[in-house]
Amino acid sequence: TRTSRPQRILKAVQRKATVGDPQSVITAIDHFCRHREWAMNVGDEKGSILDSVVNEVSPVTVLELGTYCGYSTVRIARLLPPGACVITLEFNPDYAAIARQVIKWSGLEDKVQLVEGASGDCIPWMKEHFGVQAFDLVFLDHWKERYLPDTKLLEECGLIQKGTVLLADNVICPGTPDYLEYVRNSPRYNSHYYRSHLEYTKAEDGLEKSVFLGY
Ligand SMILES: Cc1cc(-c2n[nH]c(CCNC(=O)c3cc(-c4ccc(F)cc4)cc(O)c3O)n2)ccn1
Ligand SMILES: [Mg+2]
Repeated sequence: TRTSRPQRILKAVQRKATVGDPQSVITAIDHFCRHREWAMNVGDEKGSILDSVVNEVSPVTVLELGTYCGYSTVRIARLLPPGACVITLEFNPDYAAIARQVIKWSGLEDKVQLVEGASGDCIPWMKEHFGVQAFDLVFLDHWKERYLPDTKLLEECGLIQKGTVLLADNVICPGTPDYLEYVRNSPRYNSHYYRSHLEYTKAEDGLEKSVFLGY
């Protein structure tokens, strides 16, 4: 096929969504992925749980690991008050290029910093580059085998503090067993599993919310 799936997702947004209207961007992507082609956005069902956690935390600084086409970036950014922002890391430059355009179409570019690179390389530079003290909310949605090492890296870099909330996608499918074991057994985290389904399917999946209790 000439175009990539992310390019076809962007086209669906440009055809169906209204510039400056984040909800119409979300609706356009969900419709395309439910009725045309599956894609690895967090989706509408888990997205509603993400929304409720963002509203509960009302974060000032958010880190998202794994941007893909920017669907969850838009979901998060649309709920942030003025002055709050989400830093989102994307490894794949083609995904990043599409995500920038999706975020721009939604009109939320002022609340988003998209960084291209691997989580393990970028996290140690967060404080220096972005003047971040610590994150209020981290949405883990990147390579599943990186959830645990990157959580430990965030702890070591002092980017997680008492009260920081980690919200992890895909803890069942594709699954992040070592991460789950860590946050559920560590005395320094309070964890809760939100049972749901893999985006646009009937397969089980869910989000794990873990609150850091401090050292
Ligand atoms: C190292 C690093 C990495 C990144 C990074 N950027 N973008 C990503 C995407 C990662 N996401 C997924 O792989 C993913 C997969 C599925 C899935 C696939 C196939 C199935 F059959 C069932 C489920 C479902 C999902 O919901 C997912 O999120 N990683 C960014 C920075 N640094
Ligand atoms: Mg995911």
